[in-house]
Order: sequence, then structure tokens, then C-alpha cells
Amino acid sequence: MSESYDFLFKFLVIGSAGTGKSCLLHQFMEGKYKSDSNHTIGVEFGSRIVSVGGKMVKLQIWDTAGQERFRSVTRSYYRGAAGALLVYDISSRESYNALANWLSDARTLASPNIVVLCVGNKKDLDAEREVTFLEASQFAQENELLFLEASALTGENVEEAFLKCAKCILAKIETGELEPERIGSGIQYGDAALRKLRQTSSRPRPTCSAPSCPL
Ligand SMILES: Nc1nc2c(ncn2[C@@H]2O[C@H](COP(=O)(O)OP(=O)(O)OP(=O)(O)O)[C@@H](O)[C@H]2O)c(=O)[nH]1
Repeated sequence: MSESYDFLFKFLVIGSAGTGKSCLLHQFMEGKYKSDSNHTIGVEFGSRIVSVGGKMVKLQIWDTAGQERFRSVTRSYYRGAAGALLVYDISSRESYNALANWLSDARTLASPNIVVLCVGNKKDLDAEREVTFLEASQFAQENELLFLEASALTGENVEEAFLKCAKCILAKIETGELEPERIGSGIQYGDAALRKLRQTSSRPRPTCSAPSCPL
């Protein structure tokens, strides 16, 4: 089946081991909870086309291992990512304390302009909560991150997390802050967008003879 989409975004899912990154990806891809999740070895991959703000966007998602021993492998996948889900577990302060390091890696190795959405996963474990919503939302605000709490187990806010991040990237493309096709942007035009671009460029361009007019 041919795939038609306007944009392709490269996405990363990063964060400490056991925070639920693979389960979030599985829930987003399959619409169900992966109850027998094992530690990821290196990286895993998934892709899905979603509709965001009237555009079809293909998300190419790299789920990275959180274990330290895979760090050198996973780091090699960061390059040129347009968006990242930065995951911690609301019932693990340790995973929350590690966020600053993961974020620094993402901004250094992927791109300083990467759009990062921080996900407090395992929202269903409220009774075992070690990190409050308020504390994490302040961290997100201070570090210019999008933020929400989600549960890969119940599915709550999982779709929203990926869509919110994609929507923010699209908005930045529209304002010109992000440029598709620029090397390392993690954004490519899809067939549908290229067809529209070709149609636009084959129309006669407006001209103006006024000396200071850029047309
Ligand atoms: N209660 C609850 N458990 C979850 C949730 N998401 C994941 N888990 C459990 O947390 C454990 C780790 O999940 P994974 O998705 O494998 O974690 P990961 O972040 O991919 O781990 P690494 O691959 O080692 O980096 C598993 O036992 C999951 O069943 C959730 O939303 N709620």
C-alpha cells in the first residue's frame, strides 16, 4: 500500500531504564499494553502516520535502551531528531533526577532545537507516587519542555504525548523556526507535501516592479 504523508519527523524516546518507554511506544503503535516488556537492547523502531492540524505526519520513532551499558549505541541514534519524549516514572524519584542528564544529551547530540516533551509515565501508580505533578511541571517550564503525565498501562495520554510533540514541531515549521530538509533537522517533506510544493512552484510567481519590493 502506498503511503502518502506531508512530513516525516524523526522522534526519540529517551529516559532511564524501566520507566516504560517501550510500553509507551507499544501502546501508541498497537493501542494495547505490552505486559511482558523486557529491557530494550540497543534500540527498537516503530513508525506511524498520524493526522495533526490537518497535515499527515509520519512519525519515525526510535525507542532507546535506558541501561547505561547501551549508552554509546543509543547516543548514535540521536543525531538529527526533531522531537523526543523524555520519560520518567512518577513512582521513581531516581528516574526523575536523571532527566537533566538525558535532556542535556538530547540537546547536545540531536539538536539544540529539538522539541522535547517530558512524560511522567505510570500515572496509574498514584499511590506509589514519588514526584508531584507540580514539581515536574515546574522543571518542564524552567527547561522549555512540554509536559504531561501518562500511563502506558491504561493508555491515558499516550496518543496525546506523541501528537502534542508533533503539533509543536509543525507549528515551528509554520513560523519558519524549523526548516524541513535542512541537514540534521529530522524533518522531511513527504510525497503529499512535495506534490503541493511542485504545484505551487509551477504557478506563475507574482512580480512587482517597485524598487524595494522583494517579489
Ligand atoms: N504500572 C505501570 N507499569 C508500567 C507502565 N509502563 C511500563 N510499565 C512496566 O514497567 C516496566 C518497564 O517497562 P519498559 O517499557 O520495558 O521500560 P523501558 O523504559 O523501555 O526500559 P529499558 O528498555 O530498559 O530502557 C515493565 O515491567 C512494564 O510492565 C505503566 O504505565 N504503568
